[in-house]
Amino acid sequence: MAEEPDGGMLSWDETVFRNEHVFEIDHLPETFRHRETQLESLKYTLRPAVRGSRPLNSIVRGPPGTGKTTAVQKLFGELDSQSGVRTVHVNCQVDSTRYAVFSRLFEEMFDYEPPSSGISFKKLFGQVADRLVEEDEVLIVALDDANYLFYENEASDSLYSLLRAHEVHTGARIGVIIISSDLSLDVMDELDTRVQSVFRPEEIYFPVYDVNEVVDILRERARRGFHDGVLGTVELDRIAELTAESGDLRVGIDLMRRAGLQAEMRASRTIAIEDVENAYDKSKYVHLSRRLRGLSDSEEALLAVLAEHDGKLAGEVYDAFYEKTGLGYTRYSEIINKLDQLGIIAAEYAEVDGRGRSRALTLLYDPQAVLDRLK
Ligand SMILES: Nc1ncnc2c1ncn2[C@@H]1O[C@H](COP(=O)(O)OP(=O)(O)OP(=O)(O)O)[C@@H](O)[C@H]1O
Repeated sequence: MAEEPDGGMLSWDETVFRNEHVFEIDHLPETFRHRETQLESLKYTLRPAVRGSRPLNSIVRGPPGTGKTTAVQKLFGELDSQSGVRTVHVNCQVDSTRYAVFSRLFEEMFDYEPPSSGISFKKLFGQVADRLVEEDEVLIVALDDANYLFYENEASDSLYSLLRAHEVHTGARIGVIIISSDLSLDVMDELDTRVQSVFRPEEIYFPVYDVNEVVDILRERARRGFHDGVLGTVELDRIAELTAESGDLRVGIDLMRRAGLQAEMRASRTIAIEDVENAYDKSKYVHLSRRLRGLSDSEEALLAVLAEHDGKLAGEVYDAFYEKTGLGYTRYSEIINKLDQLGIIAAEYAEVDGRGRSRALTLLYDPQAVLDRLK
């Protein structure tokens, strides 16, 4: 970079950011490259909807931060301009029961929430289905982070209701996209046989981006988000390298924003390697923050207890958990299983002297990092 009269220092009213919003976690990118095959496959499944028929169902699988949600949102954006098609994106981390899923559908279709006094599921379902028939619309439902429906044992019922709607309400046409980033979850295997026989999804896989693709995507984001010359090639390459460690593009996007803020803290106009390295201490936990986001109070309470008893046996941890919450062992075991499935802890059987086998509970993240991120 050319020598600047002020030594490259930022003045008070200057910033490295051209548009900081493009680094926000929910920003829908204008350019979406390296997912052409997946977009084509998804389009193929959804095409019948445009002709007024029921679309094919699909399962969109792949590790976190590989563009699954973005791909679906891009296509939903295009479909929303088509008459006779309605798309609804449900975040199952938030809406993790069949009732909650249908409440969300209701809200999207009627533009107001279902009565909070609570109506029966049958009634809620009936109103959603009737509305579809009345409006002559095909409904496409994306169940994002659908793994949460499985953790709560609500997946089969939810899908059953969605997929058999036309049997109860003639003319209701609904297609489902299941999005899951839990690769250990075998969706079909976990569903009841009554659902398996009607679901029959197309599988669309999103692999992690390789390091060249990460560079390409992040360069484009940097071009939109930073002023010219703020992020050099060496620094961009380092960000991409750190991103490729987990393969989650969110790490890279968060890292760029934090590195930009670090540079500003030094009143510098350019991001240095040290800014990237410092920022990574926080950005590497974006997964953790996301996983912790949807947890209930008792789930969080158990994590806080675990942070103090890392590596200890389940019985000992339970004693401390009970003291804190008064909850029973069954609920405790359910929470352990969920945290294990979420990849926040590992619960592994260990031999205990003279007492047979017991589960040892280990946090998969630094205990302090977990504590820092609890509400
Ligand atoms: N090809 C791409 N081009 C530009 N940005 C992308 C691309 N793929 C992903 N992103 C960005 O990366 C972030 C994560 O993407 P997205 O939420 O779509 O991933 P995901 O696979 O649904 O993740 P998860 O399974 O954790 O929900 C988003 O901010 C998105 O804008």
